[in-house]
Amino acid sequence: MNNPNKKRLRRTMMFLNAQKPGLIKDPYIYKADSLMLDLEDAVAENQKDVARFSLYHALKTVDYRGAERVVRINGLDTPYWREDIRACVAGGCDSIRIPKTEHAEDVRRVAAAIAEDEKTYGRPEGEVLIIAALESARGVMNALEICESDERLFGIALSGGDYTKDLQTHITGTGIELMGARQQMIIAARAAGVQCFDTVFTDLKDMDGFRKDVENIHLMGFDGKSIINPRQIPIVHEIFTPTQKDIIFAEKVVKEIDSKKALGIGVFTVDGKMIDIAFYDGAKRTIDLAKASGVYKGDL
Ligand SMILES: CC(=O)SCCNC(=O)CCNC(=O)[C@H](O)C(C)(C)COP(=O)(O)OP(=O)(O)OC[C@H]1O[C@@H](n2cnc3c(N)ncnc32)[C@H](O)[C@@H]1OP(=O)(O)O
Ligand SMILES: O=C([O-])CC(=O)C(=O)O
Ligand SMILES: [Mg+2]
Repeated sequence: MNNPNKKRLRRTMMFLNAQKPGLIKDPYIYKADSLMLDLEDAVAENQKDVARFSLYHALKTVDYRGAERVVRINGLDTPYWREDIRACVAGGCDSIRIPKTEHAEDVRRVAAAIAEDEKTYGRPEGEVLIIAALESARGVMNALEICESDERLFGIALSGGDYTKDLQTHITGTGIELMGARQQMIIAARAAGVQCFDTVFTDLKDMDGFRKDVENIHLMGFDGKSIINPRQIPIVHEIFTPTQKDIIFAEKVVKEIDSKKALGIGVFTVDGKMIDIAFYDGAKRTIDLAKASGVYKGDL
C-alpha cells in the first residue's frame, strides 16, 4: 500500500461547510491545494444527515479540478462517523480527516472501516488516505504513536480551538499558547516521516496577524496550514512557495556539491556561504517544492 498522494503538496487545506451547497459546488476556483468538506463542527447537530447527503452528491458530481478532496468526519464518540465514512468512500473522496484523535487505535478503527468500504464500493485498496487532527493534551502527548499508527496516515494537524480549550486557555493570536504543541507535533511527524499541518486562524480582520502566524509555522517546518477562507490562500502560498532567489541558490548548491564531490572537495562556498554535504537534502527539498508548486524553471 504505497499511495504516492501521501506526499502531495498541501500548503493550504481549506475548510468548507458541507451543509452549504453554495460553498461545495465550486470551491476549486480559489485554488487551495486541499479542500476539507466538513461534516463535524461547522454542521449543526440536526443537519448531519442533510450535510452527509449533500456531500455524497457533491463528491459524485463536482469536478474539483485536481484539488484534494478531504472530508472531516464526525468524531468516533458520535453516532455519525461510520455512516460518514461510507458516504466519503462511496462518493470518491481522496482523504478522511479524523477530528479529536487521541490514540493510535482511533486511526486504526477508521482505517479498518475504510478498508471495508473500499471493498464494498470497488475502490482500490489503500486509495483513501487519513489525516489525524490532534485537539487535546492527550492527543498531542500521543503524537508519535498516532503518526506511526497506520500506512494510510499521511499527516497530523493541530486543531488549536479545541486544544486550547482542553489546556484551559484560549487562542490569543500571539501563538504562545500553541508553542509546545506545535513543536512536539512537528518533531513527531518528522520522526515518523509524515506531514504536519497547523491550525486555523479565525480572525479574518487581522490579516497582519495571520501573515505573522504563517511565517512562524513555516520557519518551524510545517508543511502547510488549515484555513477557513479563500482570502487566506494567497498569503500561505506566497510564504510556502520558494522564491526565485531561493531556487537559484538551491540549484547552485546541488550542482556545486555534485561537481566538487567528483573532484574530492568536501567543503567550499557558494555566494560566500559555507556549503558541505549536509546542505544537499535541504537544497533538493527546495527544488522539489518549487516543482510541485509550479514555479520551477530550471533543468534539475
Ligand atoms: C474551529 C473549526 O472547526 S474551523 C472548521 C469549520 N469552519 C468552517 O468550515 C468555516 C469555513 N469558513 C466559512 O464558512 C466562511 O469563510 C466564514 C463564515 C468564516 C466567513 O464567511 P463570509 O463572511 O461570507 O466570508 P467572505 O465575505 O470572505 O466570503 C467571500 C466569498 O468566499 C466564499 N467563501 C468564504 N469562505 C469559504 C470557504 N471556506 N470555502 C469556500 N468558499 C468560501 C464566500 O461564499 C464568498 O463567495 P461569494 O463572493 O461568491 O459570495
Ligand atoms: O482543525 C482546526 O484547526 C479547527 C478545529 O477543529 C479546532 O481548532 O478545534
Ligand atoms: Mg475542533
